[in-house]
Order: sequence, then C-alpha cells, then structure tokens
Amino acid sequence: MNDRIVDTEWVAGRLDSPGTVVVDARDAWEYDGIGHVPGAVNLPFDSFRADEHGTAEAGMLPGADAFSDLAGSVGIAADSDIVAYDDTHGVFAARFLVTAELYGHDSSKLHLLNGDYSVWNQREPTTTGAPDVTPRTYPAAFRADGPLIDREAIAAAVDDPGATLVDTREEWEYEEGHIPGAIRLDWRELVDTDARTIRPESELRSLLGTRGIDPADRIVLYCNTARRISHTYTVLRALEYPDLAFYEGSLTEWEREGGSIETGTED
Ligand SMILES: O=S(=O)([O-])[S-]
Repeated sequence: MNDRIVDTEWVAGRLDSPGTVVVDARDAWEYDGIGHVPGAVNLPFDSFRADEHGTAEAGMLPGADAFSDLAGSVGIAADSDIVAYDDTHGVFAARFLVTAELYGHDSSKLHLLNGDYSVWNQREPTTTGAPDVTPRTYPAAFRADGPLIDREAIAAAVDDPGATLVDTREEWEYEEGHIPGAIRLDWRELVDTDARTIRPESELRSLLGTRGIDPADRIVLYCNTARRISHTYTVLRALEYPDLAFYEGSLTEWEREGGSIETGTED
C-alpha cells in the first residue's frame, strides 16, 4: 500500500513538521474532552459537509469558498501534507481527504491514519491542549477533471462492461434497492473491526478479487450520500487502483432523478 494510508509511527515521526497538518474529524466534545493527537486541529464532519440539500458543486460538498476558509483557518496550506483520523475506522476522516482532493489538493499529500484514535491512544501520547495554529490562505478550486462523476456517467457505467459498479452500503440496504448490476462491498469489510485497522494488503486484494473488483476495470463507487465511499475510495487509492470514479450524488441523487433500481441479493 502506498502512503495514502499511514500508520501511527509514520504520523508520530512527523508531528513536529510544519509541513504536516493533522486533522481530527471527530466531534468537538471528543476532541476536547477525550483528547487528541498532539498538534491536531479539529474539523468535525459537519464543518466540511453541506446540509442535506447539497448546495454546492455536487452532492454534499461544502463549496470551494467555504472549504478554502475552513482549511485556511486551521493552517492548511496548498502544499501541506494532511493526515486525517477519527474514531469510526476512518470513514469521516476519509471524507475530509476526498473533499480536499476534489478541491484540488495534491493527492500524494493526503493520508489516512491507519487505525483510528483508539489505536493511536493505545500506542502514542495524547493531549487535551490546544494546538498552535497559524491561519493561511488556502486556494480551493473544484476539480471538474477529478474522480467525481455525475448521474449521466453513472447511467453510462451501468451499460459499460468495462465498468464495475460497487455499492459500499450494508447488505439490507443493498437488498432494498441498488443501482442495476452493482456489486456489494460493505466498506467495513475492508477493516479489521477488532484491531480497528485497515486489513493487511494481501487480505484486501484477496477479498476484492473474490468480489470481482478488478484493478483492470473502471471502478465506480456509490453509497447513499458519498460518506462511506470515501473510505473505500481511500483504500483503493492506497492499493493503486488506477481508474476510480466517485459518484458524489450517490443513491440519493440517483433515486431522486428517477434512476432505475434493482432489489434483492446479488446474482
Ligand atoms: O455513508 S452514506 O453517505 O451512505 S450515509
């Protein structure tokens, strides 16, 4: 795996680096009350997500101006290495990283902590102290040429034999209704939920292979509102799947706009 996913040691060795910003995506009460990684800034999920009406460029993105202000206010610069974590196997943190990527951050500088806060807490020091933050000007600009795809592209993918649609929700949700032809891969299957870390690379490749999620294909990800696919996207990026498409509108938009739905289990 490349350093899109990094371990606690990797992060601990960079805590004093001014070029690295660690983002804690948990709620403020957890960050303040339970403690956090030393020097980490707190950006809870709601702070970088539109409301349910999705007012910005697509889906639940917060808008380039809002993201620019937010990232700059916590000292993120255009060339910062960003490490994100949460305490939910990285799903909220991954959403932050994908949001930064969609607003133009260099994807080689985006890193998810492997193992969430509870793993860090077992291995490394924590603090409740406030970090020193120097606000910056952060130039966010929506990347129309990025991995994000729209409803038309999804409709085309349904009929494209070279595209594999992947539904990252739970089994019962999939059975209630999914985009025709989608393979089901609950995002949590990529996590060892006891160790609270991403599964080892060999296990990931074997699981993905068994499900027919082949790096030679175009992999098209969706869930309900593009939160859970952020985690799957991050893992597949770490495994260097070359052709990933991220359906920001996800099933919420697909159904709202009358897309056809299949029910029941996989064939
Ligand atoms: O994770 S989700 O966007 O499907 S609610």
